[in-house]
Amino acid sequence: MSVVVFAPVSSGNVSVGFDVLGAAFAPIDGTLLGDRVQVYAADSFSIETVGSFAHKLPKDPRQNILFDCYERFALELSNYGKAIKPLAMRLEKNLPVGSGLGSSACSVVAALEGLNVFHDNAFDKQHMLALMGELEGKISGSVHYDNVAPCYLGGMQLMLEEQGIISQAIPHFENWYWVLAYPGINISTAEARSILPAQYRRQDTLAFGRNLAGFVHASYSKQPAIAAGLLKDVIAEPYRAQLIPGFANVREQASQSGALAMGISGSGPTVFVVTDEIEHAQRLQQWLQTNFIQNDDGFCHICQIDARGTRVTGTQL
Ligand SMILES: Nc1ncnc2c1ncn2[C@@H]1O[C@H](COP(=O)(O)OP(=O)(O)O)[C@@H](O)[C@H]1O
Ligand SMILES: N[C@@H](CCOP(=O)(O)O)C(=O)O
Repeated sequence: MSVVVFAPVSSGNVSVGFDVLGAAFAPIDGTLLGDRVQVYAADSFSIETVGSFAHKLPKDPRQNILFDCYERFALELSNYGKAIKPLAMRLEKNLPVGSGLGSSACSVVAALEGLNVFHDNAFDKQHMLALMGELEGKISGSVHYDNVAPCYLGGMQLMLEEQGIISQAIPHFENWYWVLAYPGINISTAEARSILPAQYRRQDTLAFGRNLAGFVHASYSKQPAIAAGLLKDVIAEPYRAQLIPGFANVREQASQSGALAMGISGSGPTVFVVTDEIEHAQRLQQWLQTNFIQNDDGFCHICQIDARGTRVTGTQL
């Protein structure tokens, strides 16, 4: 038996919802941007890594987050009186590490969903999401679901963490294009979290509440201009923008060209620019490729929200 699971790229925060809002994305050209994990029957456990960013992962397979996923899933099965089957795992690492694109979350989600499918869906989605958050927290320093939830469930996800519900989807604007540009350098999520203040001024917390509530309201009431206007980050961007070379230039270009919004994807260095015109998205993509991307590792995709989330794509990588 063998199963391959694909998990899509995701953006935490979406400017307005630090740690509580996130979205999954799919490039409009059909590129499958995300990690794939194969779980297959084998006499002894092993982890193999392939893919364009496999060389950026720790050399020791036990340092790969897949190993923690395997151990944690085995423990969870045993907590419910079940045993893990003999298996091995193969990771196709397509997302750069430390990119702000939910790279570690993507591997966690693909691995745990692969293990769950391999065990005939032993656990339901909320149970799996809790495990995914725990594993992501292990790597980034604290539990936050804004990558694992959209990556797993798809769409624009709002974290609720209330009455056993971790996250639910909110409506998104189907005609928005999100131009995602990864410059090719890395920023550690744990470090980008450590530079944030422990406390915020009252005016910032009021702005945060108003922006997030207003964005969610405008998404439900189908007011795209108001929603876009409220996509502002008073929590992380003021501190993290300085870590991203060229961030101010992208902001200037986005504003001058009439983009709806612009911000940091996750903890950066990836940035996103939003527009509702495909020609504008294409011009932004060209500009970002020329002016923001720093090396051959970088890339820029015109994306829309991926409503499907993580899915089984076959049996062989
Ligand atoms: N499968 C994996 N995918 C991504 N990162 C991994 C994986 N396994 C281990 N790691 C390690 O986890 C850390 C992830 O860093 P982080 O800044 O959280 O990345 P990201 O923000 O892209 O998720 C890195 O130190 C990386 O070497
Ligand atoms: N809410 C988190 C999101 C981190 O996303 P990543 O893709 O950079 O891991 C944060 O902003 O710290």
